[in-house]
Amino acid sequence: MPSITYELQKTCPHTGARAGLLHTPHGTFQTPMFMPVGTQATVKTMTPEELKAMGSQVILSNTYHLFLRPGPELVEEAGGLHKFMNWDQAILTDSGGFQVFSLGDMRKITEEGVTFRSHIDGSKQFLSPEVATKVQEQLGSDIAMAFDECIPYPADHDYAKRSTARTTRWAHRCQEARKAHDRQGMFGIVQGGMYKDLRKQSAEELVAMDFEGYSIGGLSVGEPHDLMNEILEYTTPLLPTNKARYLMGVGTADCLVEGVARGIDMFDCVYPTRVARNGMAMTWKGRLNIRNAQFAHDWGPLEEGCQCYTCKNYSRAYIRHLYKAEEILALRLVTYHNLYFLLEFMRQMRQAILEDRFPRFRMQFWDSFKK
Ligand SMILES: CNc1nc2c(CCNC[C@]34C[C@H]5C[C@H](C[C@H](C5)C3)C4)c3nc(N)[nH]c(=O)c3cc2[nH]1
Ligand SMILES: [Zn+2]
Repeated sequence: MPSITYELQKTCPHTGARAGLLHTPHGTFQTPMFMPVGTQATVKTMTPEELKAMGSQVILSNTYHLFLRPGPELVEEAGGLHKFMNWDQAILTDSGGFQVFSLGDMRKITEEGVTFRSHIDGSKQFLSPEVATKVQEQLGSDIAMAFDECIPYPADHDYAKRSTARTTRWAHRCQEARKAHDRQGMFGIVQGGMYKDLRKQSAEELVAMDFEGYSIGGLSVGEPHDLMNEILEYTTPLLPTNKARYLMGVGTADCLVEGVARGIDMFDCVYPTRVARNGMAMTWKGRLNIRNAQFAHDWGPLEEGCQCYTCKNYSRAYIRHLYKAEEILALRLVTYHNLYFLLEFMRQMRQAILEDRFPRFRMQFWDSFKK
């Protein structure tokens, strides 16, 4: 019995949108879902209690960062990531490739794996399918990612073909490296750049390896949203309907609603937590920067009607003051609101799908959303 299973509950008759349940060793969670990101074993400025209070179900952590600091051995000594960071629901770890590839010329890719210099102390490091698989086992995450190369955008067909073929060979090595698994599932990551023939080949070869779920990688890497949606539209139907689909690095409300419409179940993005740190609040009408002088005497909440802790207790004027005074509470209050906003957005999409009114939800969203 695989440790990660997906239970489809409802598919929208007009779009690819679907609602379901993700069963994991740390509980069952509702999809579509947004996963807050905790790069270094913490979702920046949030406690696990606050994350649970806002409805977080699965959070993300990362092989690359934890591999370099504090090292997988220390996390293993703590009894794994769940104990280390006091999170008793599900954890998904990325395999580290994405960060290493964004190190630019500080890394060298070979068939064996990737050698790179640590961004912390410049030391020489090595990641491979076998190392990334072992580290994720040591971290004890519920859902691990296969070790892949996220193809940059743009990339020519020849590079995308060669890189995708290597990612497929790496995926096979990850499956080989996984010992008899009872506590951790692994997702294969579909690559192929912006080329449909390569996306098809990547999806088919990974599906044949029977992973517990499938990520769509190599998107949200600077390509136009229309192109991302076109590749999604083509790729998602190639994946099995009885397994979860995870669109990596997607994030903002407009991309989430279009990803859900094309059958994606899981999303992650640093955006809500990262932009909060410079005062950007996410609202149904788009974004607002609370440091803006126009909010100096604004005694209303970040967003009218928002039921989050921040909006129920603090005014825009007060939060703007905290930012101007460089008070740490500012970061916490806007982070809380942004995460709550996205989690609530996913809850509302799930409800719309279950009640057969997702197309109307999607249209209403686009009517009120200003770029
Ligand atoms: C933004 N667009 C985008 N992201 C992407 C990611 C990372 C997903 N987030 C995990 C991550 C990445 C960083 C930042 C935080 C914490 C930790 C390190 C794990 C989220 C990706 N990860 C892998 N393995 N492969 C991809 O193709 C890929 C494509 C992406 N396109
Ligand atoms: Zn709020």
